[in-house]
Amino acid sequence: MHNTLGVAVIGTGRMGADHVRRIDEVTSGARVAAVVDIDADRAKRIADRIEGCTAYTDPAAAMAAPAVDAVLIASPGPAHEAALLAAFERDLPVLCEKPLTPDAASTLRVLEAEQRLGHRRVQVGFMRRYDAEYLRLKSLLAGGELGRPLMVHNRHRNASTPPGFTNAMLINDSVVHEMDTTRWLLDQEITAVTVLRPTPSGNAPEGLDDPQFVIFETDGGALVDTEINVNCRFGYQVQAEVVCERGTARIGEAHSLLTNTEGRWGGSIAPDFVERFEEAYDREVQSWVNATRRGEVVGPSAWDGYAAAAVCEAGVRAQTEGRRVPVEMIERPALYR
Ligand SMILES: NC(=O)c1ccc[n+]([C@@H]2O[C@H](COP(=O)([O-])OP(=O)(O)OC[C@H]3O[C@@H](n4cnc5c(N)ncnc54)[C@H](O)[C@@H]3O)[C@@H](O)[C@H]2O)c1
Ligand SMILES: O[C@H]1[C@H](O)[C@@H](O)[C@H](O)[C@@H](O)[C@H]1O
Repeated sequence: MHNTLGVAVIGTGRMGADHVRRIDEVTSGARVAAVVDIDADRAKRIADRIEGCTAYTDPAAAMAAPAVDAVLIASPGPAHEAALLAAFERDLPVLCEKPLTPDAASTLRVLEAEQRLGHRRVQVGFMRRYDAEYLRLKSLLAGGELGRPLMVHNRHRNASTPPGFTNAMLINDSVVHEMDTTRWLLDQEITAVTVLRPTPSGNAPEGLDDPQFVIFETDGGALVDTEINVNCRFGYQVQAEVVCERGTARIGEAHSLLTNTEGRWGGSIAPDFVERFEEAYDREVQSWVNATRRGEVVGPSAWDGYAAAAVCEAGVRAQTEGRRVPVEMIERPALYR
């Protein structure tokens, strides 16, 4: 491993390009040694802006380069499994954007491959665990002052969806965040999922039932609801209220700027996740780089990726079959205990 960690960023779309900028300009102890995209021009345009960075179209070729010590996967979910298995072949540390893979069977294959290595290599990009507000909520709940959590009300709103966004992606790409925050905040597993749908909004693209209302039951007896509303038009909002025995705690309404003007009062709403979670992504990547340089793996594990995928599978079935679906999960393997 080089003194400055050489990172290969796979996928240079919206998220990958932002991570390239972050590693190049914000993160300490790392540099972008390679970028990979099936769109060769796109990869080259990005590589040309960074000294000592080489563009590739094949993830395995980039991973074989001597300059590469670690891999950040930001290609679309269906491409994650092949990139993860290629990284394991070279025993390289990986930060993989969520979802780890888009279905439980492929996530299980990744989990098995990591176990064959005999040590953890993967951190999953559940960046809300690095958001200052979520961290304060987590520490309040862990302190026990509010008593046992009974319910969580989540609101997850996006201004609009990219072309081709499907009902399954609403669960696998969007609600997967609430699956992870539920498991992490409550320290409980999700045992069943129900999905209810109002008449779709006029903003919903053809074929997408948007918004939807997703309910989780947990093994600790809590109920968790999520309004997933991804074409709300007005901006990007992620809010959570935890209702406990002795009080409630709510995050996601902080405004950086509050104005009083012409009979109106108000703040601003972030346009997208890149802005809303900028500091969380910065902390997530820095934490990954620091741990990797120490030879450690921290943060959400492949097991967390698998647990979320198992809940996603139940969620997609609940959505299509219109009924409550129990979550089926394997026993947690020793590597992740
Ligand atoms: N944590 C978050 O808040 C967050 C936000 C957005 C996206 N994401 C995740 O990041 C990943 C990328 O999402 P995005 O919005 O940037 O997508 P995107 O479509 O904007 O970009 C994907 C890029 O990957 C490239 N690509 C496709 N297949 C590839 C392959 N096999 N190898 C290399 N490159 C390939 C595409 O050409 C494209 O440039 C997804 O897993 C998504 O769920 C996470
Ligand atoms: O891939 C994105 C991303 O994960 C965002 O954080 C989420 O708000 C979107 O709904 C999802 O489509």
